Amino acid sequence: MTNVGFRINQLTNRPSKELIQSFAGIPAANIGDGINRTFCMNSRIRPYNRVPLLGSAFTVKARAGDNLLLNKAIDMAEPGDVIVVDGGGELSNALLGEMMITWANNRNIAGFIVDGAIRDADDIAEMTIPVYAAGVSPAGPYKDGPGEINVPISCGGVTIHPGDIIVGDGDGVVVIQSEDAPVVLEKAKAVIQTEKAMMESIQNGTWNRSWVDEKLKEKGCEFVESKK
Ligand SMILES: O=C([O-])CC(=O)C(=O)O
Ligand SMILES: [Mg+2]
Repeated sequence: MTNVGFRINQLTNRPSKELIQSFAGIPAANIGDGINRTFCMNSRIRPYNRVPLLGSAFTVKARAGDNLLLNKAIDMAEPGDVIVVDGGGELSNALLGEMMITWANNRNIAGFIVDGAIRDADDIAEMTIPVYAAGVSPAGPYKDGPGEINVPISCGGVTIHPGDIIVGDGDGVVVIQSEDAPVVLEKAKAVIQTEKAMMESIQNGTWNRSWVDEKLKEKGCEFVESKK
């Protein structure tokens, strides 16, 4: 009988390296604007170093405070995988630290996102592998399970499917389902062009601000006369 809640799946649907790499250098905010502000992890998930994150999701559903399945994931994941952990947002016990991350870095894993706590934050700040998490704690994890690997999970308020494309930078993390990736890329590039033109007009003083008053009027805002 299947052991629901304590199962390990292989990851079989990684997007192509070319598709993943097409997002290199594209700011997360521009992708977020290109996808109508959806599929952006909430701001509880923040970077613990300044290394940009790009890869495809290898998911872990951990029992809160327990990293047995995450330990299995760092042995199973392949170069370019981003290990995304649903720790239920629980911050009492760190699920990940310097030793596990160093092991994963040596295996060319692309990075970590933990909806839970990490520890060894001062060391992680100096590392060259990106690490995002919801918090830190000096308290270590339990290592008993249960949990699952490569199932749909929740992380930072977004549903993550194994194989989703993950992009992170100083603003946070956005998630792209691989079937949407070509159109999302096109839209993010269009946002970059629009912002470039906008920045030029800001710098040369021609930025058209008329939309602000138009919108205020449309929404019924009252402009109060100043009293003498
Ligand atoms: O003890 C643990 O499981 C996590 C940790 O701090 C490390 O990997 O350095
Ligand atoms: Mg440690």
